[in-house]
Amino acid sequence: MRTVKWNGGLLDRIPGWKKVFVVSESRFQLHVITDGKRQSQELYDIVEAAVRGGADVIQLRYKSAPALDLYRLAEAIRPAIRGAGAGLLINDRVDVALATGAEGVHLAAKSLPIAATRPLMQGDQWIGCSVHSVEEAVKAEQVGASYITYGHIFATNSKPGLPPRGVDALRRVVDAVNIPVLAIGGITMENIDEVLATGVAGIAVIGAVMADLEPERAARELRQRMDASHHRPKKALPLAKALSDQHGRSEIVQ
Ligand SMILES: Cc1ncc(COP(=O)(O)OP(=O)(O)O)c(N)n1
Ligand SMILES: Cc1ncsc1CCOP(=O)(O)O
Ligand SMILES: [Mg+2]
Repeated sequence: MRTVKWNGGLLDRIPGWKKVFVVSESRFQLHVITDGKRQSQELYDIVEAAVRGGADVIQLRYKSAPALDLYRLAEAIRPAIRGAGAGLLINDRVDVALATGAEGVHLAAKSLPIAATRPLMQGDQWIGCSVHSVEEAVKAEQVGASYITYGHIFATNSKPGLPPRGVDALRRVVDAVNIPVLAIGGITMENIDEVLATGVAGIAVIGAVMADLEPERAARELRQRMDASHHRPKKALPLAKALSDQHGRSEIVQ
């Protein structure tokens, strides 16, 4: 299904019509990962700006943070994310994802395996994981990943000295699986178009939004470029809003 730009008009009067657009499955996902450097107020401000600009998902990633710190940060940013109809993912910590009613978890290389995580999650909660080859991608699909991330596509400060994998390798991963594939690593306004042309479900970024002095504008530019692209995902991710509307996963359990 292709997303159609909504301009209002007569159809506005038909109840439920707009929802058809909200749950459109052809939108590219803008997935913003936190940079692990911010305390709660600063993080809240950036996250609020990012979702206002059009980020679909915020992934809370604080490597080696104690569960309580991660829980409190999630609790602090959740209202901004919910308010914008976006989704929250927790990096690595399945327990924190469950306790916060997040839309899911992104499993890192040293996290619990997907097969051990799946029975713990509600059926529609996302379990994402990073892959580094076609073989790993196929394996992740077989064991039940909701989506996978492949990278790093371009050179990035996050992976100094490591050669980027490039868009041709990304395309081979997209072609090999039937689950959504996000691209990550060094993605900016300068190179996003060639990434979208591969059939990815979207992009995951840290620096392009978190390191920008105007995160709302940065997210909006990426969002607009994705919406305007004539390419579409081979397999898209649903909007987080559709999941939380359905299951009321709106409140953090205290
Ligand atoms: C969406 C997304 N893609 C990739 C990653 C990878 O980051 P990391 O947490 O370091 O996981 P591993 O590289 O150790 O597998 C991510 N967090 N989010
Ligand atoms: C966590 C991670 N995994 C592969 S690349 C990367 C960093 C992405 O950051 P940026 O978008 O700033 O290149
Ligand atoms: Mg990593």
